[in-house]
Amino acid sequence: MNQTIARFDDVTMRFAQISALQNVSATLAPGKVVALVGHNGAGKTTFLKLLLGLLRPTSGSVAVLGADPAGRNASILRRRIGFLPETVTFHGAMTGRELICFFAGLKGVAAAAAVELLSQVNLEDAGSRRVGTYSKGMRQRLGMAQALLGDPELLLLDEPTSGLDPHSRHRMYETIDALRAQGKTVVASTHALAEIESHADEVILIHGGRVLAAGTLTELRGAAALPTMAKVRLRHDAAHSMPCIDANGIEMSRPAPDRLDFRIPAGHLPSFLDILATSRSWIEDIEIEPPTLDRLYQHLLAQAEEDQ
Ligand SMILES: Nc1ncnc2c1ncn2[C@@H]1O[C@H](COP(=O)(O)OP(=O)(O)OP(=O)(O)O)[C@@H](O)[C@H]1O
Repeated sequence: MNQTIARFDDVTMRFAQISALQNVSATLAPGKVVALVGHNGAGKTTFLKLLLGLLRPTSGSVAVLGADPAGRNASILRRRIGFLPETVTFHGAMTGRELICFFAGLKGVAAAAAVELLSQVNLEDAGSRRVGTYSKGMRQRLGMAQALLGDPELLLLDEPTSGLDPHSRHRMYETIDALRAQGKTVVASTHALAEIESHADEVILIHGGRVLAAGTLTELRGAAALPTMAKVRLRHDAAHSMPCIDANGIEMSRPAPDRLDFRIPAGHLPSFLDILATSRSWIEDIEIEPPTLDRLYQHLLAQAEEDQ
């Protein structure tokens, strides 16, 4: 089985004076959800456009499903790729059903299969309504149905949850999880780090057109060795009895009489929990926060700036 669905080999993409991507090498494994993260203008959309073959690299090469996405057989290859653009714009006078059937025709997909996709994104009841009357969430779901036409192996989603309400975002993540369960590869560019964290298998962090870090969250966390934070709320009657914990480099602060905050170095969480267990009669509640993707992101960016 092919262990790489797409690869970038030393890719640079220049627009006049601007280097949108510089010497980017990356591989995308099949069946994974990959989060593409980075500041505004970091190069995420350019990365997706290169995978789609909408751009040709200035230097280096891009291969998708073993072929050049901007090469001679690009139109055949593109049927195996689904794309949800950042801004979904449809002709407002057409109904959802008319639009999905129109896109199905372009992709060589039967109309019946296209209409079936409307049900998959919960738009079956709105299929006969004009798209001009759709909410942002409904338009995004129609965009997702369009991306899913032809059952593509690779889904490229450009900020799929941007501007959606919490319920619509939740549904988008359910769709992403379902795609992963079907063995699809999903690349989603996003700024919603806290949300994507529990849905992504891998992360590619792009900064100033360069890949700053890439790997699974476990690998990235391991390499960064960030501390775990813990907030302990003390029982009212025990607020002054809790002993100091200063073992193993664990740092403690007391932001309120009934609150203790701890900064636990990587690898010391088990011993911290052992220590807490001896004081548990004083404890009302504990909140443990492992290094989140957001903290990892801030850490890697700060490190990159220091290195400059
Ligand atoms: N067609 C283009 N012509 C000129 N410059 C471009 C073009 N496309 C992108 N750029 C520039 O390349 C850089 C990377 O842009 P890109 O859209 O890939 O970033 P992004 O990470 O997707 O940003 P955002 O999160 O804001 O969508 C930016 O400086 C952008 O202005």
